Amino acid sequence: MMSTARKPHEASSRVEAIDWSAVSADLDLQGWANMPKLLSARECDTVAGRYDIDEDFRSHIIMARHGFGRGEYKYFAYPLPSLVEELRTDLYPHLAPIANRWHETMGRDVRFPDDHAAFIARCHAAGQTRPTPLLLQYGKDDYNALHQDLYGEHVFPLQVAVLLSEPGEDFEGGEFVLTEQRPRMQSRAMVVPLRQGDAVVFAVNSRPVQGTRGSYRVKLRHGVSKLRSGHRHTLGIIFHDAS
Ligand SMILES: O=C(O)CCC(=O)C(=O)O
Ligand SMILES: [Fe+2]
Repeated sequence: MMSTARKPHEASSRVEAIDWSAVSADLDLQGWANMPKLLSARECDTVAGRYDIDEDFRSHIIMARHGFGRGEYKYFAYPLPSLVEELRTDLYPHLAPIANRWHETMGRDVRFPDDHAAFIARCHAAGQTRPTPLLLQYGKDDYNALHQDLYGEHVFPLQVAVLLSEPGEDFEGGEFVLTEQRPRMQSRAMVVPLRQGDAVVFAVNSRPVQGTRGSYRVKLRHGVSKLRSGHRHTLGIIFHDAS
């Protein structure tokens, strides 16, 4: 009998091919890691092209109306597009051990299950039932103010953003930035160099830093600097759902 199961996207095998020990080391060192070429240019164009298909989304946010910056984004509705669903499901088990290690170091009691379905069941049981993967769209002069994607009590401490447009070709400016607020010290900024199809995994809220006298917590925020020209799309993958 022929299987009716959908053929997995090639992105699934690319997730398995990622050097996860390097990702883990970069996350520990700087709070973010680049996963180059997670999506092909064609996949990027296909995902970005969904922005105008209203049925795919549960809500549409004009950032300027909320003081979030300038630009817009849409949260996907369930069921998620298969590529987005697959990325969220396949990335999670590689990130859960890092999340658990960070929680242990930071003295947090919460631990994360091995598979995403179990974590989502926990979110849903707590009333966090709305999907959080999103598509963002920026034009000239648009930017995303520094923020954290927290949507309720349950927070998975890592998230992923995939740049769907090519810098220097589709847009100028519009860099992905992170700031890190260290206790009793001034904040520092980091610019993440991304090309089309690259994915950055980064800390949602806080992360542990190894100091000379034990570890301490730092708080991260992320955003996007102002576009000087062109258009930029991003796919955001957040692992907790929203209340
Ligand atoms: O457009 C970006 O690169 C940032 C997207 C973002 O804020 C997110 O994915 O949570
Ligand atoms: Fe965000």
